[in-house]
Amino acid sequence: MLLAIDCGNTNTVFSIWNGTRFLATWRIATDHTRTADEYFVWLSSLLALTKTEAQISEAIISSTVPRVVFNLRVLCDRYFGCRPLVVGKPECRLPVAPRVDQGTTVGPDRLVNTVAGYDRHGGNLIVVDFGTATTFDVVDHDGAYVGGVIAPGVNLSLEALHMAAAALPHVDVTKPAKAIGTNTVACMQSGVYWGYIGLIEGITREVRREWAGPMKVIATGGLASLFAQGTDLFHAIEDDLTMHGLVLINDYNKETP
Ligand SMILES: Nc1ncnc2c1ncn2[C@@H]1O[C@H](COP(=O)(O)OP(=O)(O)OP(=O)(O)O)[C@@H](O)[C@H]1O
Ligand SMILES: CC(C)(CO)[C@@H](O)C(=O)NCCC(=O)O
Ligand SMILES: [K+]
Repeated sequence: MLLAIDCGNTNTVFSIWNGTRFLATWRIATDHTRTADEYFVWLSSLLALTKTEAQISEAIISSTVPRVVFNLRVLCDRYFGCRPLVVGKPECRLPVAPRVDQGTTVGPDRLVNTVAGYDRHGGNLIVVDFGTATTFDVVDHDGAYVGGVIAPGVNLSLEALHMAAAALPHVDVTKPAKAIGTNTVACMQSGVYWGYIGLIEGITREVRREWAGPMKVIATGGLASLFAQGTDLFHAIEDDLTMHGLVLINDYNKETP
């Protein structure tokens, strides 16, 4: 079985793939000080609590935080007896190489989303991922990542507003009942929600303007379904997109010598 690890700047997600389906998916806050032993205690207690029978024999990691990779490697080596594939490292091959400026490193999560999006929807695609940052990945007709957009994440924008303005509280992202807020919280929620809808629609409009031919737009990440309620832009919402891409990249590396 495969242990797939998607490490973002805020959260790290672990999924177990049995070759047919995901047996379990668990989330932990990303913390570079966490040791291999700590990960294992956490994982093994969840396995026991949910009575999940997992024989992990291989692993793949996508990490946007370079520092955490060392301890995740130790986890795989010490407890599962395997050497993980790490997306973005030379030994981890991708079906199609990205076409970007020389010397640029593309976030591994964006490479993984590109592979998964292309597999499910083909090329001429924009993948929107609502994580710590909101990213737009442009996938060419042949499945290559050819660039995109990085915008501040929704929660980050709200946090910045709260931190910078003494009278503004911390609020959760939600779709407000009305655009005109009649209290502080409602005003902030409207600003972030409708501001973000404008951002998503504006960015995709400009990307499409630059592209020859039509493009599909799909979305993933924790807030995708919430924002899908405010726009009809998205062709599909896929919560498991990054995990699906990790499985595909792992298979590709096994099958292609
Ligand atoms: N209504 C909501 N309000 C605020 N946050 C929400 C809401 N619904 C979901 N989320 C957030 O979505 C997150 C899950 O999204 P996702 O895993 O895509 O991104 P992330 O973990 O925040 O970022 P990264 O992958 O960059 O670490 C959860 O951590 C949660 O905070
Ligand atoms: C943009 C984030 C933080 C989104 O997770 C990540 O993909 C990243 O660190 N990227 C590196 C820069 C780039 O992708 O161009
Ligand atoms: K993510």
